[in-house]
Amino acid sequence: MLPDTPGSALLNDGTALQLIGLGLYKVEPSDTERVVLDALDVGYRLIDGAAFYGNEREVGDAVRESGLRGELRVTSKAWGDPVMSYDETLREFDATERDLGFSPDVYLIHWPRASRNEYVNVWRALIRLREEGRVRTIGVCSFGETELTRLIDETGVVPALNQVESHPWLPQHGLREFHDAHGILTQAWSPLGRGRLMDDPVLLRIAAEHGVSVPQVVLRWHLQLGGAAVPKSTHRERLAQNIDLEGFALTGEDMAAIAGLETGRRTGTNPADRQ
Ligand SMILES: NC(=O)C1=CN([C@@H]2O[C@H](COP(=O)(O)OP(=O)(O)OC[C@H]3O[C@@H](n4cnc5c(N)ncnc54)[C@H](OP(=O)(O)O)[C@@H]3O)[C@@H](O)[C@H]2O)C=CC1
Ligand SMILES: O=C(O)C(=O)[C@@H](O)[C@H](O)C(=O)CO
Repeated sequence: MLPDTPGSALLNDGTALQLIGLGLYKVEPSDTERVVLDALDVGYRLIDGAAFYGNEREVGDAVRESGLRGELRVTSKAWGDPVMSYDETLREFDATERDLGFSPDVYLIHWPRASRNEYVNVWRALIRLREEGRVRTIGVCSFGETELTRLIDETGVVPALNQVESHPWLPQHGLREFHDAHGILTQAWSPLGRGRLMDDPVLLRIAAEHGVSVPQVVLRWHLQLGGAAVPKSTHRERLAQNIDLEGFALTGEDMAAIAGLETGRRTGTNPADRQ
């Protein structure tokens, strides 16, 4: 994937990453190979996995079967529970490598678990993995400005991306500004609000006006905010729809109407509650 590939972002480590990737949380192991192969077939080149999802062996099988290993990026994440430490992170990475059958391209800290005060040590383990050439891109999930600032100040290494819950109820404008100022890509998790936004009348109206679906409107909104997203679907036609975002553009009025949907409502765990 070249840096100027349409539909990709150039990260602060010089690599390109597809803006829309395939989310794999809650995809059953028995469905995973089919879903990944369908996603690759319709054009996905970024697979968002994690050891916690329990389907990394099947991700590895699908990637090998596809013959596309060199053309795609696979993300994994260090879970950090029950033990969160420098050494344990290296062990978690080894386990993921064994399960996938290859090294992930992108490795993230799954949760900051700030009360344990270990995330800077975990970040140092990710830096080591990158320095050893075992992973290309390192980043974090659900980090706030305080935690990001500590990583940067104490290690001098800026995460390439922060994967955070974001959708029209929770646009994360403040954090996005911080990311933009520091060259960090905002990659949304649960970008469709776990499917709970589908009946919103504003989104339905905008979708009808453009002749697209509500998920397409929401994903296009993520892109027009300058971010990326990893929507999950197990249905081939929805996978295809969720990556088909170039045929229309939201107007300033559409963006303003979607801004009006912000309530702060979360559909996943608040990072403050995941320790
Ligand atoms: N870093 C972290 O801590 C976290 C990371 N994530 C990542 O983010 C990914 C996405 O988040 P997730 O929580 O799965 O939720 P999403 O916001 O991606 O929503 C997924 C839901 O939307 C439905 N859906 C998807 N596309 C369509 C469509 N075109 N039309 C109708 N329904 C649709 C899916 O149903 P169906 O499958 O039946 O199509 C599913 O019910 C995860 O899979 C994971 O990779 C998620 C949570 C936390
Ligand atoms: O947010 C939740 O409540 C979840 O169950 C998920 O976010 C899960 O914890 C996770 O980390 C998925 O990546």
